[in-house]
Amino acid sequence: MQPKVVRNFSNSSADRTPVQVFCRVRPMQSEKDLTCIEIKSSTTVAFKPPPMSVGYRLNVNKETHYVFKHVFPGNSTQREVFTTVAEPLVEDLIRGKDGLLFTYGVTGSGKTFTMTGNTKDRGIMPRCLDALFKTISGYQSKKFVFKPDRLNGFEVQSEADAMLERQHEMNSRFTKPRRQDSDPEIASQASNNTKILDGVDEDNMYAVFITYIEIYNNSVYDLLEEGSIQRTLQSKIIREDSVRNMYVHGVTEIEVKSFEEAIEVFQTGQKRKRMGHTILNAESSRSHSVFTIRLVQAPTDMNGENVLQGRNMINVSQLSLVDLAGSERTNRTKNSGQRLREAGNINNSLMTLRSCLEYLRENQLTGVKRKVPYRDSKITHLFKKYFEGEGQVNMIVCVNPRAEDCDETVCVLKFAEMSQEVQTTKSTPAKFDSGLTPGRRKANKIFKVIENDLDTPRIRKIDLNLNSGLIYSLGSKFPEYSLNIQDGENLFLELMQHLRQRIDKRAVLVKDFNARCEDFRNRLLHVEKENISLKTELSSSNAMLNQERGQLNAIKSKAIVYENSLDELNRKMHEREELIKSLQKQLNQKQCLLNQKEIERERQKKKYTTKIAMETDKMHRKLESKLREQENKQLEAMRMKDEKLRLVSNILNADNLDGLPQIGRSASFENLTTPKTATAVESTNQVLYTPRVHRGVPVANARHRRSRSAGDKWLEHRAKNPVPLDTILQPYLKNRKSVTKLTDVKDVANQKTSKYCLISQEADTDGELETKLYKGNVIPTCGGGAQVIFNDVECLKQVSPNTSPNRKRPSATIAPSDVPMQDVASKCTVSIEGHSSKRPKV
Ligand SMILES: Nc1ncnc2c1ncn2[C@@H]1O[C@H](COP(=O)(O)OP(=O)(O)OP(=O)(O)O)[C@@H](O)[C@H]1O
Repeated sequence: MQPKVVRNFSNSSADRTPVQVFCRVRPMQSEKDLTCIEIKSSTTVAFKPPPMSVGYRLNVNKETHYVFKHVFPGNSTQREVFTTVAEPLVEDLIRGKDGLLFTYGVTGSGKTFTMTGNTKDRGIMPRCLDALFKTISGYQSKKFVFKPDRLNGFEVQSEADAMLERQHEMNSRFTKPRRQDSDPEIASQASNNTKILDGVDEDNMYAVFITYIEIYNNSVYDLLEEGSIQRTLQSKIIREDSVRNMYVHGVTEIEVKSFEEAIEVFQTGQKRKRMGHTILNAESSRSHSVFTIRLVQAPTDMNGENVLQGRNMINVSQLSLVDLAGSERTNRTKNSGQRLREAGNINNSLMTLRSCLEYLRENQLTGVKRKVPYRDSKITHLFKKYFEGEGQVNMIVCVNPRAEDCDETVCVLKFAEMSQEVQTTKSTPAKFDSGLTPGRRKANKIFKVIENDLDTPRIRKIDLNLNSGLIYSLGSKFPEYSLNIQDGENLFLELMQHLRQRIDKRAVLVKDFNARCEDFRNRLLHVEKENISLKTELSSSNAMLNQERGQLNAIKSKAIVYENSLDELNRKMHEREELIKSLQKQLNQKQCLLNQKEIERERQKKKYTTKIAMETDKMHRKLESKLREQENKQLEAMRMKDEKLRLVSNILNADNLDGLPQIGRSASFENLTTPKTATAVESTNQVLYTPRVHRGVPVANARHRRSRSAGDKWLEHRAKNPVPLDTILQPYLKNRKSVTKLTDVKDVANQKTSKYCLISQEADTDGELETKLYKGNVIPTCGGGAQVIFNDVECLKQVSPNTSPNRKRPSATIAPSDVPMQDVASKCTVSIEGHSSKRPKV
C-alpha cells in the first residue's frame, strides 16, 4: 500500500511552475586575474569573452546577458543564499511537498562550498537541517514509531514495538564505541539566528530520515550502509515504487532526531566516501552526491498524544540536495585512462541532464510527447519524478569568473538559462482527513496543564463526575408545614394526600423506568445482534483482506523480480546500444577508410594506366628502332656472307680441289654456311688455330685419326682443384697427360695425342655431385692443327641414400642428345676446324 497521501496530478498551466535558476558568482582568487563575468543587476550577469576564449577567436566577442531568478555576487553570504534559495524548499518539505535543489558548474566554481560549506561558513545542507529541526521541535514522534518498509514507503509501529527498538538501540550504543572524529568541513554548531519556519501542522507528528548516496561512473553507492567498506562499494539499483516515484532500492535510511545527529550521519557518509575514493582511486569532484531529507508526518489521535495507526494516514515529503560533478570538458583537462572514463561518464550524465531538460522544454512548448531519455543516466533516472510528477526544482549555477574557465562558463550559463523554460508541476500540500477535531493537541495540552494546576484534583474530579450524572426529580418540594394543635387533623390529611401523590408519582416513574429499561434492553439486544453480525462480517472481511494482502505481497515480490530483470535488461540494452554505437562508429570509420582507399586505388590505377601507356609507347618506339637496327645488321651479315660465299666459290673455281676429300669440302662449306648448327664450336682461342694460309678454312677428316699402334694417348683436361670423388670406381686413363688449361698448341697438335677427355664436375638439380667425362678423338686438320670429335660421355653420380625414390635415377652413361653441347664447348676451349659429315656421337 502506498504510504503517501495521494495527490491530484494536474497539468493546467496554473499548477505548473518553472525551474528556478539562481546564479552564484564566486569571488576572484586574485585581483590581477582576468574576469569574464560582470554582474549587471540582481538578476542579470554579462559574459564578455576574454582574448583567450574560443568565442573571441571566432570573432563572437560581443557581451552576452544572462537573466536568472537571482544573482548572488561574490560577497554574498551563505545565509543569504540559503534564505533565498533553500528556505522555501524547507517550508515546502514541512508542508508535505517535494523539492530538488542542485548545484551545477565548472570544477572549483563553488558547488560544494554552496551546498555543504566549511567550518566557518555552513552551506545550504546543514542550514536546511537546522531550520527543519528547529521548526518541528516539539512535534517529533518518538524514535522508531515510523519505520521504512524498504519499498520507499513507511509504516507505523505500535508503541510497544517502537519502545523495544529504542531499547535495542540504546543497548547497542552502550556496547559500541562512540565516534570521536568529526568532519572539519561542517560547522556542526547550530547557529542562534536560524529562524523557525512556517508550515507545521500542530496536530501531526514528524520524523526525519536521511539517505546519502553517491553516483560515480554511473553507479550508485550507498554512503550510509553499515558493514565493511566493500559493501558500500556495491552498486545499487534504481527502482520505481507503486506510485511511480523513483528510489534507490535497499538504500540505508537513518532516522535522526536532532541537527547534531543528522550532521554526525552526514560525516559518517563523508568518511565512507573518502575511503571509497581511496579504494576506487577516484576524485570527489568527479562524482555526484545526493543527500536526501525525508520528512514523514501523520496525524495524532484524539488526545493528540500518539500517531494514528494506519499507513494511509502517512505523508512522506522529500528534499534532495545534489552536488553535481564538475562540468569541465575532457580536452581541456588533458585526461587519459580512468580520468577520461570518469570525465566521459560525468559528461554523459550532465549531457543526459541537459538533453532531458531540452526534451522537456520542447515537449512543453510544442505539445509533442517525445520520449525523454531519463534512463540514459542514473542521476536523471533518479529524479525523473520531479520532472514528470510533482515537485519544485531549483538550481544554483556556480560560476567562477576567471577568464581561464570562460569557455566552460558560457556553456554552463547557456544551459542554466535554458533550464528556466522548463516547467514542473507544483506540489499540492498534503491534507489529512482523520475526522478528528483540529487543534486537539493544543487543547489537550491546555487541559492537562489546567488539570495539574488544580489544588485538590481528586475531590474536584469526583464532584465533576457527580454533577455530570442524570438527576431525577420527584416533583415539587415538600411543602412547609407548621405543627398546630388545633389544626392537627387537617395537617395530617394534607400530608397523607401529598404522600399519596408522591407514591403515585413514584409508581409512574418506576413504571416508566421499567418501560425504559425494557426498551433499552431491547435496543441493547438489537445492537448486540448487529454487533455480532458485524463482527462475523468483519472477521470474514479480515480473512479476505489477509488473503488479498497475501496475493498483493506475492504480486509485489513478483513485481520486484520483474523490476530486477527489467533493470538488468535495461542495463544490458544500454550496454548493447553503446556497443552498437561504437561498432557503428568503427564501421563508419572503416567505410571512410575504404572509400579513401578506393579513391586512392582509382588514382593509382589512372596514374599507372597513363604510365603503362607511355612506357608501352616508349618500348614500342625502342623496339622498333632495335628491330630496324637488327634488320640492318642482318642485312649487313647477309651481305658479308654473300661476299664470303662469293670468295669461296671463286677459290673453289680457281684452285684444283680434286685432291681434297669431298667430305672435307662439304664440311667446310657447311661450316661456313651454317655455323650455328655445327656440333663443334669455333673457339676464340687463337693459340690453337691452325695458322690460316691464303685459304683460311681448316679441313679435317675422321679417317685421318692418329695411329694407335702404340696405344691411345689421352689428353686429360680437368679443373685445377677437382672435388675428391672418394668413389670405388674411379675414371682411369692409362696413357695420359693432364692439363688444367689448353694453353700450349702442342698439347693437342702433338702427333701422339689421339684421345681427348674433358672432366667436368658440377652439382645437379638435386645438389648432388655429378662428374662427367666428355671423350673424343683428336683428328689432325689439314692446316696442321687438330680438332676433337666428341663421341662419348661418361657420367658418374653420387646419390644420397635418403634421396626420394621418385627422383630420377642417375644413369652411368647418358644419351649424347642430353649433353649440353654449348656447355661442353665452352669448357673445352679447343679449336675445331671442321668436323665429320656424319653427326657425332657425343
Ligand atoms: N562564494 C565563495 N566564497 C568564498 N570561497 C569560495 C566561494 N566559492 C568557492 N569558494 C572556494 O573555492 C574553492 C573551491 O570550491 P568548491 O570545492 O566548492 O568547488 P566545486 O565547484 O565544488 O569543485 P568540484 O567540482 O571540484 O567539487 C574552495 O576552497 C572554496 O572554499
